[in-house]
Amino acid sequence: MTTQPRPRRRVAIAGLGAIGKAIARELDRGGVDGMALEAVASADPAKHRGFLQSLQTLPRVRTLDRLWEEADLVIEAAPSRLLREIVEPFVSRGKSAIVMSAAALLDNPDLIDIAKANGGQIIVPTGALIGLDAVTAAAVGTIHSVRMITRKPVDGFRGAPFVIDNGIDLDRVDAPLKLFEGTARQAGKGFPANLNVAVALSLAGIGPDRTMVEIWADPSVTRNTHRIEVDADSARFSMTIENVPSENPKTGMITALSAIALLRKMEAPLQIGT
Ligand SMILES: NC(=O)C1=CN([C@@H]2O[C@H](COP(=O)(O)OP(=O)(O)OC[C@H]3O[C@@H](n4cnc5c(N)ncnc54)[C@H](O)[C@@H]3O)[C@@H](O)[C@H]2O)C=CC1
Ligand SMILES: O=C([O-])CC(=O)C(=O)O
Repeated sequence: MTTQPRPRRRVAIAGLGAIGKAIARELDRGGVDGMALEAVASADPAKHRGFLQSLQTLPRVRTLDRLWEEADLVIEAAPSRLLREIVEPFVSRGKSAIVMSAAALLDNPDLIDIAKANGGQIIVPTGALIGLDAVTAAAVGTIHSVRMITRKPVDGFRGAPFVIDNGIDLDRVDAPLKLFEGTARQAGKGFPANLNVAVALSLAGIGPDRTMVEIWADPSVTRNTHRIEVDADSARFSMTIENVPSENPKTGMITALSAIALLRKMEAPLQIGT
């Protein structure tokens, strides 16, 4: 019997931060069968020269608007304000985009329409969260409520718009402090670099206006901790994940691993999980 290798999928990465570099390393070492890293975009290519030269195969360095020329699939791993610039050129040409800055999708909902009209695809990995398989399954039936409680070390919230707008002095937080309670949509706006997980959860389940979120700055935790509580007609479940922060204290280490696992699944002859 002869085996039929599928054409290799060409991958681009937009943003070489905590997530982008981890995925680049894995693709470069051949960790995803059937995919190759062709191109990257970085805010400061000179800063990343050492990193890029440490790879076995040097990818092309392109600006965000030229990445689509080099790849079939882009991994968006950049600041959320760049979502549109990264995703639109791909999905408008029938290509795919893996989106890490999920919260920014709420400000750019028409990207989904553009993908639909052109045969493109936007894929949001489970990322730093847990249980999106069960939530999407429960959503086939009726979900009554979804709640998420996030606790992070205080430093994880530095620079968050909600913290700045409300004049919260994080240096004075010496006991667990509830920073916020509201919907996933509000959480995504107030904490765009912290609560992508809440928006991903809401998109998997009952939407950003019915998914409720609590956010705590907690000096007693060292891990980014997310608990979800779901009540549906098919099941009731709660799950907690305690993430080791990556080189970016706002971002759990497992986030990049989730994207790598997704890439492997896209190419796998056996796929496990919803
Ligand atoms: N979905 C999820 O579960 C999670 C999502 N995230 C989100 O994923 C995104 C990436 O996260 P990290 O890697 O931790 O962030 P990071 O801050 O470590 O990396 C972002 C990178 O983008 C680069 N960048 C800035 N402007 C650029 C431009 N014009 N062109 C190319 N690159 C540019 C920055 O220089 C930086 O290296 C963020 O939006 C973050 O909030 C983070 C954690 C979990
Ligand atoms: O890594 C985490 O704990 C979650 C995170 O930053 C996000 O959802 O943006």
